[in-house]
Amino acid sequence: MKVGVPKEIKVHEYRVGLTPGAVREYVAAGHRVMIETNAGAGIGATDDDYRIVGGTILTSAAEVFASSEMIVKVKEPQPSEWCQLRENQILFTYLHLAPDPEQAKGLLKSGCTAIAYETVTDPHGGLPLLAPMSEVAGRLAIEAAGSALKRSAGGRGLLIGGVPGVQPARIVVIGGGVVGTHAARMAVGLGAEVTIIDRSILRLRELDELFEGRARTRFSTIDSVEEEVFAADVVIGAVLVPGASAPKLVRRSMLSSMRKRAVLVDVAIDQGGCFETSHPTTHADPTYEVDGIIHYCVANMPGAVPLTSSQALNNATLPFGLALANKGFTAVLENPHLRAGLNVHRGRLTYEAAAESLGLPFSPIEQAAA
Ligand SMILES: NC(=O)C1=CN([C@@H]2O[C@H](COP(=O)(O)OP(=O)(O)OC[C@H]3O[C@@H](n4cnc5c(N)ncnc54)[C@H](O)[C@@H]3O)[C@@H](O)[C@H]2O)C=CC1
Ligand SMILES: CC(=O)C(=O)O
Ligand SMILES: [Mg+2]
Repeated sequence: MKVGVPKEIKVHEYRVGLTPGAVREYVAAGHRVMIETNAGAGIGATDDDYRIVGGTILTSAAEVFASSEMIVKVKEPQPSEWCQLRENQILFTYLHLAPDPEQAKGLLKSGCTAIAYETVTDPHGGLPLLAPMSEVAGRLAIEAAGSALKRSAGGRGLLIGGVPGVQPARIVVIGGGVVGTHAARMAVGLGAEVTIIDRSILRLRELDELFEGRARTRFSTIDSVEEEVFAADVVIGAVLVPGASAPKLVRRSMLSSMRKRAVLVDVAIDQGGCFETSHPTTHADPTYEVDGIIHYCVANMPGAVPLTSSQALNNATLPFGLALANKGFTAVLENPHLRAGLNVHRGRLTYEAAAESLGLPFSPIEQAAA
């Protein structure tokens, strides 16, 4: 198959869809890989690094889109990208369609087949192509909170771990999945007082064992969220209902009862965010203030550490990408985990939770593929 890798164009997005190592695997499997010039610059991979492993360098994104049967990216396609997609072309990337009606319309109009990394599943009920970036974002969330807490950045002027004789920051993590666990690990490591809230008792049991008392766990209710948020210096938003818009767990009315200049880090912003007052920000201008509370809502956090992130992402996407390159759409029909990733096919929305969030009709795969 002809596989294309355009350079990412989202603001401060430095990751790349295929690393040179991954291109080598595609080429070894008999595929032709076309990479836009400088696509790997953010991770220090030159055009020659791609040529050496058998890739072909093209001088524009337009050429890559025009000549490829499958496009492999990182971030959701931007308007100038979705209008270059076409029927019978596979798009393999993050989509986060639920809160993004414009992109949904663009993809539906293109007629392409779009497989969203974030809804591909594994046999254990996990999301294997979201997990590596959630690990990165969870860890970065505490760094982001530490920066935003500084008085010079508008925050409370608090050091996360405190010092001997002085209280550390109180950090509440809402959603104890991959992002939440990695955020909690960093926060505990720095010496913060950490509470994790989740609505899954099973998950809370696992977290209780994992942290052996170094983080508290609480079942998610309106009461527990309010109590913890009001007493927090930092709240990390890390909930997910796969494919759907995030539930709004912290309302604007709650902000006035919080500690002045506390920090909200809404990692779930790519699914619309779990704080009512969240809106997406960029690495160029990551924070803003509402009612005296600092908000950090960067929708592509892992893009800030592209070396770590591109490697981790490619490790996870490689077997699925190769299956798609080897078999085309048949791979989606044969593999239930890739099937779960199918969000758009030939002008139809094939992921129910996304369709529901968008208020658009849902078509089961069998119908869309008929
Ligand atoms: N901003 C960014 O750059 C990035 C954002 N993300 C996003 O972070 C979010 C979390 O991802 P993961 O941790 O991988 O998901 P996950 O599925 O591993 O964990 C989500 C957790 O939220 C819990 N949850 C759901 N509803 C809840 C509620 N009402 N109250 C409390 N807990 C609730 C679930 O039980 C689950 O444990 C997703 O929206 C993901 O797309 C991930 C990576 C990068
Ligand atoms: C998961 C995601 O949206 C990201 O890594 O940017
Ligand atoms: Mg994102």
